[in-house]
Amino acid sequence: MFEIVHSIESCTVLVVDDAKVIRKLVSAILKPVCRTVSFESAETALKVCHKIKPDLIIMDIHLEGMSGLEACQQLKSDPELADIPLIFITSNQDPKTQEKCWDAGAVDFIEKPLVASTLVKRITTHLKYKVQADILTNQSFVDGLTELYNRRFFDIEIERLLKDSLRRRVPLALLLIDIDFFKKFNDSLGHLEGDQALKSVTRQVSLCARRPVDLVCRYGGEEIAVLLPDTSVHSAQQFASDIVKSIAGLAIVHPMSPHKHVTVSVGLSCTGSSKATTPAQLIAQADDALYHAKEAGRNQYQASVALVS
Ligand SMILES: Nc1nc2c(ncn2[C@@H]2O[C@H](COP(=O)(O)OP(=O)(O)OP(=O)(O)O)[C@@H](O)[C@H]2O)c(=O)[nH]1
Repeated sequence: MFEIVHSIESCTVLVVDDAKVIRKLVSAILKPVCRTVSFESAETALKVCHKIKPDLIIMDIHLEGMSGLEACQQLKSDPELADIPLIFITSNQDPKTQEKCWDAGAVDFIEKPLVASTLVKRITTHLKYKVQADILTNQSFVDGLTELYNRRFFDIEIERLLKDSLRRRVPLALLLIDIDFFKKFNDSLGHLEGDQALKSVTRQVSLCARRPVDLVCRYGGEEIAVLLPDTSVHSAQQFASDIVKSIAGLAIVHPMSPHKHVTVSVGLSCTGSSKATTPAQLIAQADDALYHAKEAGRNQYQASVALVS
């Protein structure tokens, strides 16, 4: 999942230069603009990038060890870091070197000797673009009604989390949650009341998904998907049971339900014992389990038969 910042002042700029004096100078000039973190080598900078996810990188082309160009190429080939804009610091006016910088994926150059006002204006401009792009990206992945991540985001994340789960040999659990008799709810109380119920249910599911790595998405109309990385079948079952109970506990009146209030059915699948190795398989297993939960009377969860057999 990604985090976004909404102002330039809260952006973090990574400064990579083997000359301490340049690192200090850039950090001092940018102090009124944003946060800076500086490193001597590209190797260290790339390592920390995964952790601190900077909003912009300023890097010298010529560095001891891994060159700036090489570091830029590595950054751009890493899907998690590729969107971070990188600006080279260079005293080299040679068109061929500049061409190499563009080819490596840089968004701009800053020439040495550094001119403070130019540095400030360039960095402010690039950070403004970055903040705006992040906001737009975030909006395109968020569902307007529930404010959950949408199906598009789910499709990307399940692919990424599944690969990670298989690579690290740790389980990934998927829950598909569906509101019971929701058509009847809308028909009896109206669509606006239905929207409010959907919002309350999604809020409750989000409250149950307490770990920062847990991902709650609006999967379809009144269906919610929850991805639980590093979660065993046993823990996922506990989680599913908690969801069922806590939604019933909201006690949202549903005149047309045999339970008399809003309930959910949950289908659960998990990598590992189920042998699911693709998103389609994991989803199909959860969907199948959800069907069984509906068939068995709703207001309950069922685990995929691929898990229990
Ligand atoms: N209010 C509201 N209703 C929605 C929304 N998205 C989907 N729905 C409704 O959810 C209902 C889903 O109906 P069905 O798929 O028949 O399922 P159900 O009535 O919940 O029955 P079961 O799933 O079998 O318990 C439809 O009437 C949709 O219009 C939404 O954003 N707001």
